[in-house]
Amino acid sequence: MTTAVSAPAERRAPGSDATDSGAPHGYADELSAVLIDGATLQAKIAELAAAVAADHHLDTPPLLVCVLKGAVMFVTDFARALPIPAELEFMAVTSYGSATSSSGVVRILKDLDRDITGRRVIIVEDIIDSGLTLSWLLKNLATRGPAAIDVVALLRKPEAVKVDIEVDYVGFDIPNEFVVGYGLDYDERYRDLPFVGLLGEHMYR
Ligand SMILES: O=P(O)(O)OC[C@H]1O[C@H](OP(=O)(O)OP(=O)(O)O)[C@H](O)[C@@H]1O
Ligand SMILES: Nc1nc2[nH]cnc2c(=O)[nH]1
Repeated sequence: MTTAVSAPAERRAPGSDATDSGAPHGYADELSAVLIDGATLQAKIAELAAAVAADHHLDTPPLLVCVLKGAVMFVTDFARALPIPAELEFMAVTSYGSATSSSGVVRILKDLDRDITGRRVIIVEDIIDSGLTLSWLLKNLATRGPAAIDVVALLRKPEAVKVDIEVDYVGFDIPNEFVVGYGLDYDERYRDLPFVGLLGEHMYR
């Protein structure tokens, strides 16, 4: 089943509303806008979790494969919102040569700690941009003999729609702009923001 995908609501100036400041972040001067505030993220995650649970009536819990580092915030909130038991695994891959552009080559930085033969796997991704990482990951995990692989992604950009990959559950379709926060970084910063935002032009090096 595919859940309804939302476009983000109108963007706001950072710090202009209590819902994006769930934690003091001190980055306000560095951001140009809040794209998706914390409350909207959490509401969507609850919706995604309910949709996934409705499709997974299993004796064996599904295995959530979190794609580090970006998906770490998402997987922890998603797993806690999921009304069925699930197990967690972590994999780290990278395709980003510079801070904002893909090198086109995907590398495993940390592999899964266990065999996934016969398991129902759910890949948990923070963002699908070029689609390169996910398409590589789907092929890689498929060679390991899982019973099924589903994908849940919080954010998706327009380029990804053109790539021939099936994404079962998507949170938000967002514009083709570089976003930070809620796990997503620029040069390892901003992952700790409780919302998804845009960086001010003056911050790019
Ligand atoms: O669709 P794509 O263009 O392939 O981009 C998506 C990937 O890029 C980001 O990871 P990144 O390689 O930046 O590593 P990180 O999660 O550790 O920041 C993100 O977490 C996705 O995994
Ligand atoms: N931080 C961040 N990482 C990405 N990886 C692929 N697209 C993006 C993006 O828009 N922001």
